[in-house]
Amino acid sequence: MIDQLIRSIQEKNNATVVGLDPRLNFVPSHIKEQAYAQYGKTLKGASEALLQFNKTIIDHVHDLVPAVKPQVAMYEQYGVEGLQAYMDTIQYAKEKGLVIIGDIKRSDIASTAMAYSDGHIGRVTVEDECFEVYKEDFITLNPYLGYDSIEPYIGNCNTYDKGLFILVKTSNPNSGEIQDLLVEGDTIYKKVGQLVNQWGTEAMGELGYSRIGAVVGATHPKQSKELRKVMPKTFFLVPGYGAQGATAEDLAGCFNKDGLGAIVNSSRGIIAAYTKEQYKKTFKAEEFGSAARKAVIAMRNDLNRVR
Ligand SMILES: O=C(O)c1cc(=O)[nH]c(=O)n1[C@@H]1O[C@H](COP(=O)(O)O)[C@@H](O)[C@H]1O
Repeated sequence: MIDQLIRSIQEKNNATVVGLDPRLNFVPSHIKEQAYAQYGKTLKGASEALLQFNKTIIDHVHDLVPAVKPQVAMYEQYGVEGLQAYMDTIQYAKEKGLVIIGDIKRSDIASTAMAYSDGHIGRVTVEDECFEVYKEDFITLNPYLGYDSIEPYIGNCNTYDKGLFILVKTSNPNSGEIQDLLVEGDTIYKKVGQLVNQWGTEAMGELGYSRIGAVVGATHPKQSKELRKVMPKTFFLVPGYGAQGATAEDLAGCFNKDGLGAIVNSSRGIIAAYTKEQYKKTFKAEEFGSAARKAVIAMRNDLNRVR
């Protein structure tokens, strides 16, 4: 899947990932009203509104971007109906040819990790029947528990050509509290980067990058430049552009000389573009899909200046 992601980035000349982090407060009222008329102001009604919102966004951006990143918390909070909307979003995006990065940020001991791995990127069996359940292409993981908590995913990555993005240096303001601590002369994020680089050698794709990628926040340009050197064959998932304040210049160091090596996520900056000052005058709430498309084109051009 890393190879498919790379080919799609090249074909579309775009390293943008649209983050599908829908929230009811920016789902336009015509979509919510329709969902509530069908299912009431219920968990099902909310989940239906998120799904319809996502479908419109996907319709407007699928020819421009290589991948989408649904963040499971936005769906999971509405219970089983929300998870169904998460799965239906994945199915719909896949039918449109998009690579799916399931932002699930899991982390647990090996025996439990195996269940997450089988459910999300592998297969589950019920007696002699075999099922592919969530169908993401990549998932995000937290490495805090060490290699034995990551190993259960690597087998499925290689068997089913899936991929991982493992948190290395996160974009949030307090990320340094733990990740920047010095241990034996190096920062923790650098040590984690070295480990991810090492784990990645077990799962190389054909185009020179590993199926095991890293999350590196765009809000830390100095650190991402350093990590690029530590992890030359690791693809970076880079959040923080747009709503969290990072600019294209901040993430220039995430790319390799081949213009590859990173995909950059923006969630609110794209899917809620119609609420932003710069787009408000041009697009009505009903035209939120067109506003998202315009925001994707602007982001693509912005990234292409620096990669
Ligand atoms: O793993 C992630 O995607 C992630 C890691 C990180 O360090 N920072 C971060 O913001 N994210 C995710 O990236 C998205 C950022 O959303 P926006 O700030 O709206 O673009 C959210 O889904 C976050 O959960």
